[in-house]
This record gives sequence, C-alpha cells and structure tokens, in this order.
Amino acid sequence: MDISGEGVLFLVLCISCLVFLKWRTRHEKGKLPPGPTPLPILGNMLQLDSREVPKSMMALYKKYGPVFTIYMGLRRVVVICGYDAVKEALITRSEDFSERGDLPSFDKVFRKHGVAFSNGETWKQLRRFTLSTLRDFGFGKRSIENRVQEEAKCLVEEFRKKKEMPFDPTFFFSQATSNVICSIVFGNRFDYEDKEFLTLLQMINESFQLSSSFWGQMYTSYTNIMDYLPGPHNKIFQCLQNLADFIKEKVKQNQETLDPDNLRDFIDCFLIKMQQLYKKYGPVFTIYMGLRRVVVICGYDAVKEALITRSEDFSERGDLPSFDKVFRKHGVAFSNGETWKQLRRFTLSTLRDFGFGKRSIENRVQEEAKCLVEEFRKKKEMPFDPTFFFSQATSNVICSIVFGNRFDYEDKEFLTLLQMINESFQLSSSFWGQMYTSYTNIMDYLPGPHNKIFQCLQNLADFIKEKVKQNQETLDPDNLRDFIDCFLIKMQQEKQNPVSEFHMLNLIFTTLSLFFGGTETTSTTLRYGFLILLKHPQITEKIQKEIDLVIGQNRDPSMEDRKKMPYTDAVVHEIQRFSDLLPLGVPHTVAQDTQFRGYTIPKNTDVYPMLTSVLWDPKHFKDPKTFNPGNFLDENGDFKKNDAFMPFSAGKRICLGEGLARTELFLLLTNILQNFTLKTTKDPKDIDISPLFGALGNLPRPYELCLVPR
Ligand code: HEM
Repeated sequence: MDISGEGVLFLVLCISCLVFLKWRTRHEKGKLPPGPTPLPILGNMLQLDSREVPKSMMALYKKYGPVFTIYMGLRRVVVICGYDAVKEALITRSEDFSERGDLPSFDKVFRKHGVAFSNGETWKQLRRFTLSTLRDFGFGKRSIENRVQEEAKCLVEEFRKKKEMPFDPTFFFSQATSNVICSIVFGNRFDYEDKEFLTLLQMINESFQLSSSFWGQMYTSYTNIMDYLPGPHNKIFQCLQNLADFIKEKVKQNQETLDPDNLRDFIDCFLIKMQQLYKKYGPVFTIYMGLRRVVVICGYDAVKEALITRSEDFSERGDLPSFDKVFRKHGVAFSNGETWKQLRRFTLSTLRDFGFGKRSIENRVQEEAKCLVEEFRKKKEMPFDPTFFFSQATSNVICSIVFGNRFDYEDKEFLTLLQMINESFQLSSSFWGQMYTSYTNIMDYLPGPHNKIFQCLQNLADFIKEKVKQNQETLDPDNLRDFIDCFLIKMQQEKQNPVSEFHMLNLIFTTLSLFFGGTETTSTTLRYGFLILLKHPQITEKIQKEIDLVIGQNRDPSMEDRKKMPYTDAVVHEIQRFSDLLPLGVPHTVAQDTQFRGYTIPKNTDVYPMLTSVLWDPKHFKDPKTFNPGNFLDENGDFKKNDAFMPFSAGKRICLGEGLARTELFLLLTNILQNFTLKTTKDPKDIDISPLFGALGNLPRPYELCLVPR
C-alpha cells in the first residue's frame, strides 16, 4: 500500500490527538469532577440526546453524582445538579461562581458586551447602573405595577377581539411582556398592530428557539468549525444582529434629541453616564479595544501637551493593524525611529524640489481644477455621485509628482486604483476594520470583508512595484522625472551602506503613503464639504458673493485671493473641523515607559490623540456640534485663527501633505463655486450631515450633486 505524505501526517495527527486526550483525561482526573470518558472530537455527544439534553444530564447526575464533567463536542463543561450543590455554588460560593461562561451563539453578536454577557469589573458596573436606573423608572415600585396593569388591560382588549375563536397566543404574550420593558428602555410601548414590533419579537422568538435546537447545541459544541459552515445556526446571529441594529438606530435617535434635563428612558440615562465617564476619567484614560490596550488622550490641552510639548516622547507610530499587515512598518507613514527620520527628511525635501510649498504646486492644482470643472460641465446639470471626480482631481496632483504624470478621467486603470483606495479606507473605517484592530490575531484566521482591505492595499503596492520597475528601466540621473526616480538615485548613492534605509520596500511604501494620503483624505473632505454646502445654501451663496467680489468670472482663483476672502477661508476651515476626517488621529505609541499627567504609559502602548476631542472641544469652539463658519471669524468678519484647529494633527508627525491639502481644498472649492450653482435632488432640511462610520475615518453619507453653470 502506498501511503502519501499527507496520509501519514493525517494519521500522526489523529494518533497524537487520541494520545493527548487520553493523557489529558487521565492527568486531570485527580482535579476534575468525574464523568464519562470523552471520545476525540465527539467528546460525550453520544451520551447526550440532542432533543432532550436535560434528561440526558439527569441520567449522568444519577450515575456520577451532583458535580460531573462532560465534553460537549470540543467544549468541556462542569454540570452542577440538585438543590444542595447548586445552592452551595451560586449562593454560599457566589464570589467564585458568578462569572458568565460562554454561550457561543450569543457571544458571536454580543461579543461579551452588555450586562448579561460581560464579566468582572465591567459586569459589576453595568449591573449596578442597570438596576439603579431601572429602579428610577419604577422597578420594584408602585409605578411598574401600574404599567403592568395598563398592559394587562390592553392584552385583555386584544383577546376580546378574537371573539371566542381559537388562536395562537405566542406573540400576544410576548407583545404584552415586551411592552412593559420597552416603555422603560425605549420610552414607549408599541401598538399590537405594529408590524416592525412584531418582526422584532419574531426575531427574539426565532433566535431563542434555534439556540435551543440541535443547531444551537452543535454551535456550542463546535463553535470554531460551525463558524465556517452554512446551516440554520447562522439565522441566530442574523436575528440577533438585526435586533442590535434596531437598538443602534434607537440610540442614534436618542443621541440626536438628548436633553440632560429630561431623561426619557434607559438609553438616555446610559448616554448621560457615558458623558459623565469622559468627565470622570478626564483627558487621559486607558481602554481595551478587544485584546488591544490603548491610551486615549482627549481635549486640546492634553493633545497639545503630548504631540507638541512632549513631541520627542509621543512621535512614534502605533499599530494600525489593517495597514501594518501590508506595509509591514515600511515607508514614511508607518516606520519608526531612525528609518522614519531619514524617510521623512528625504520625502519632504524631494517634494519641495517638485514644488511643495511653492508657486509651482499651486499651478498644478489650478490646472487640475480646470480639468475637473470641464469634467463637471460634461454632466450637463444631471445629478451624479461626485466621489471619484474628487479623488481623480486630488490624486492627479500627487500622481504628477510621484509618478511623473497625471491620468485621464476616462482612464480605467486609474479608476480601479482609486476604487481600491476608497474601498480600503471605507472598510478600515467600518465595523470590520475595528474588529481587525481589536482582535488582529484571531481575525487573521477568519473570512470576512476585512480581508478585502489587505487585498486592495496589496494590489496598490503591486501597481507601484510595476511603476518602479518601469522607472528603473529608463532611469536617467540627469533627468529626474518624479519622486520614484529621486528615490532610486538615493538608493544607488547608498549602495555601499549595508544598513541604508533607502531600499525597495521603503520606496514602495513611501510612494504608496503619498499616493493614498494624497488622494483619499482631501477628496473625502471635499465630498463632505459639498454635502454640507448643499445643506446650507445660504452659506454657499455667501461664498459665491465673495468669489464674485474678489475674483470675478474672468480669471482663475489663486492662493493670493485667500487673504481677501475671509468668509470662504472660514468655511473651508469649518468643513475640516466639522467633518473631522480622522477622529482618533493616526495611532502613536511610546518607545519607553512614559510619565504623562501623573500616569505611567507602559512602553509600546498605543496612544490615540483624539482629534475629535480637539476639533469639537467646547472650550475652543462655541457649540461644536453645529456647523458654523463663525468659529473662524472675528466680530469684524476677518479670519480668526484657532489653535485647536488640528485636523492634520500636530508635532513632529504632523501630516506631511498639509500645505498641499489646504491649497487643493481652497482652489478646487472656489473653482467649482465660481463656475457652478449647486443643486440637489433632496430638500436641504432632509440632508443628513452626520458621518457614516466613525472608526478610522468619518465618511459622508452617499449623495448626488447637480451642477448648474453660472
Ligand atoms: C484634508 C486632507 C488631509 C488630512 C485631514 C490629513 C490628516 C493627516 C493626519 C491626522 C495624519 C497623522 C498625523 C499623526 O501621526 O499624528 C497624517 C499623516 C500623513 N499624511 Fe495627511 N492628511 C491630509 C492630506 C494629505 C495629503 C494631501 C498628503 C500627501 C502628500 C498626506 C500625506 C500624509 C503622510 C505621508 C502622513 C504620514 C506622516 C508621518 O507619519 O510622518 N496627507 N495626515
């Protein structure tokens, strides 16, 4: 018989598995409660009748006594039976037995959050808060009795409508009981005819039924395997996720109308508690994002102290796992120490040679603004999604420097690259990006949309690799065409240096940092800005008046004009402040244990300088949640600087493209408003300018723009 290598490996694995299980059961017999011997993989599944698990357990109770061990598939469980043993564990030894165990089908959605599934200090605090808030809403008092009495009357009325006909009472009972708790958590009860309410109750019912079925049990027993298999167990997560989404929407509505003097329900009370905690823990606090410990720095004073006053200590780049996986800490944006210092110095001086901070970059932006206006004219006043027009315009400016050429707006390859930049930024800012940051090592093994981020970034890196190859083949030291050429020459100059930072990976990933940073950030800000202008037509009109007065219709806007256009300048600043593109900043870290404001931040802890908390700091901006260009204007209508304006961050690591971004924002916006009047398909009052995501980036909601030539 011919046994292949894989066959032998499989056999060895099976035998090792058996030996290990045997050894483990023997070895642990002394400590673990008794129980039936488990089989590999199956555990004691053969002793458990999936239709009657409690009955099977009772049989084992008889055989092994009140405390026994069983293996539900791969999961080891200790079962406690009978009044005496249960009382001893849950009451006498309550301290030891009060942690919540795994309930995998719920854990997948709840992820150990909330009062029912959390543990330790989190659970203690949530339970204390929940009980006292419910008490404030009448729990254990006369008022809850009244609510139940009211609901009982409604139920009796509903039953009367049945006119003695037989009916299934399931949802009547759940509507009645649910209404009592809904009136406290959501501040209102629902009508018995309410279709949405009934759908939610059906989802609760279905997820409970499925969790109690064979499929729920299989998921509990083989969680890691079942995660990859189709089957009815997936319906449980879908139902629970839908319920969570419904609550998320309710929370959003409460947030928008929150009034601290009139707390309407449990959600309001929780929101206020969150606000109080920020005040309680002050501007520097530690949170655990899943398995990742992060120190968060909030408010203008503390962020300024860390990034500017203590710039030496806080300028290392922290982890941004979804980018790190592809960049592997190479290139100017993600490297650290001496590598970063050299790359940053070289990048800045090369970009300066290509016109950064000079008149020539302004000319490039002006040229690109004209191309964009031409593209917009082709739309002939029809509504369109402006996303990729803005990214084509901003990207072309940086492309003309790093690759030596701009791309045509019809270029399919260019559009595909921009789509990849856009998609990876969107996904990094979504729930999946956040999950990847919080549980990097686990998510690495799981399928899901987060994998698309790496795929996009890798494709972008491959595109740059190809560009570098083309440059290498045609390199002429007397005619340096672009950033890549300059880097290649630097590599040649440093050829003799075995520890040079100027090597291929740093070339590819510095170029990708510029390409990515130079595209997505400014174009998303423009996209957000035009949505805000659609919402506020009176602000748009005022900008156009200023354009007509200072520039007129017969020449192109220039940066010189900005000084004479304080209102437009203030609006551009307010767009950046309000849209708050990178709310958490880009992670920093500390290279050694660092004392900060009386605390010790351990070496290598990620530090988030919360840019939101600076841009929305009420001490520096009046009514920060409202869009108000007045934040940057003095009483005479002149432009007023504000030190807390930090969308580009601050200190040594401050955005390397700030000057370019500001030039682009001003020139592109004024060019468009000089040439077009904005129109939308929606009533301005219905335009939602709250962000779509809020992890890495704040993104505007999708919309259509309509441009009418002036
Ligand atoms: C509105 C537009 C932009 C915003 C809001 C923005 C914001 C930021 C922020 C917050 C950082 C992180 C700073 C820190 O670590 O504390 C950053 C870094 C960076 N940005 Fe920008 N950026 C914009 C445009 C650009 C442009 C046009 C470029 C292209 C040249 C660019 C290239 C970079 C690079 C290379 C870094 C990494 C710097 C380093 O780690 O040393 N950004 N940006």
